[in-house]
Amino acid sequence: MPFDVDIALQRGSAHIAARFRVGPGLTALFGTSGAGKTSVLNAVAGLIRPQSGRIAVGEEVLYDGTTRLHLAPEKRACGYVFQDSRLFPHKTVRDNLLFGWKLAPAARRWMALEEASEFLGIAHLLKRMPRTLSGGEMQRVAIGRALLSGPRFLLMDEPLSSLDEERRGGVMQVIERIRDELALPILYVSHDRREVDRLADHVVTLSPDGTGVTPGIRTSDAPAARRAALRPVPSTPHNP
Ligand SMILES: Nc1ncnc2c1ncn2[C@@H]1O[C@H](COP(=O)(O)OP(=O)(O)OP(=O)(O)O)[C@@H](O)[C@H]1O
Repeated sequence: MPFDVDIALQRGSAHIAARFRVGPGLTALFGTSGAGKTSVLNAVAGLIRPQSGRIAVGEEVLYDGTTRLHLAPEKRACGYVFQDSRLFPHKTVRDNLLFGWKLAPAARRWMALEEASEFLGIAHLLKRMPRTLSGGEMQRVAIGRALLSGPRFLLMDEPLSSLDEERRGGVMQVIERIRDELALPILYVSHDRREVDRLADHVVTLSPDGTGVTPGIRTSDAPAARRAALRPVPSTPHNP
């Protein structure tokens, strides 16, 4: 069970409750503005601490209110992709990518720089500075940085929202390949129904009144067929 979340959060005056257990693939956290999607993502990342409850990803418990377990963000092995790419402006694309790789303990690395660059179609950009990239290219680099940090799962907070229609299509294809070929569990925040319909295996709808959450709903049988064609996750650590 990749994501098993049952938490209560307080953010300012907002009370947020989230409860879902979902299987492999991409899980969309869906809901209106202010419903608490980003807060839940940040709680899974370990950036904010819930008031109570439990968060597990796969077999690993990341937070447990009853035992006061709250793993530090760097121990959670998650890759986080933000709405705006948040690349380091003074580093080249190559150095932005290697930043994630250098942070990862050697045993956790499962992708090399060359492999990630090929996979994301950014090999020709390695020497460029972020300010010279298009929005779609920046998001690919941000995704690459997250993949190179050796994540067990990915958190994505509206990664397409700053892109125009054409670039959204390209980055969506990349996300689909991560979902299907790398088989990384993804928790994906969006308030765009079309995006969710295309990408999500499971949809969790957060309600703004904090009354709770619908359990993970399987959107269709398509993911099962997709997964039948999966390639295994590369397991050998490489050098960049
Ligand atoms: N640091 C904070 N201090 C006070 N209130 C906060 C803080 N962060 C979030 N909130 C409040 O918590 C609620 C949930 O915010 P959150 O950003 O998680 O919602 P969201 O569903 O991701 O919204 P959006 O789609 O607009 O990004 C909102 O009412 C917000 O005002």
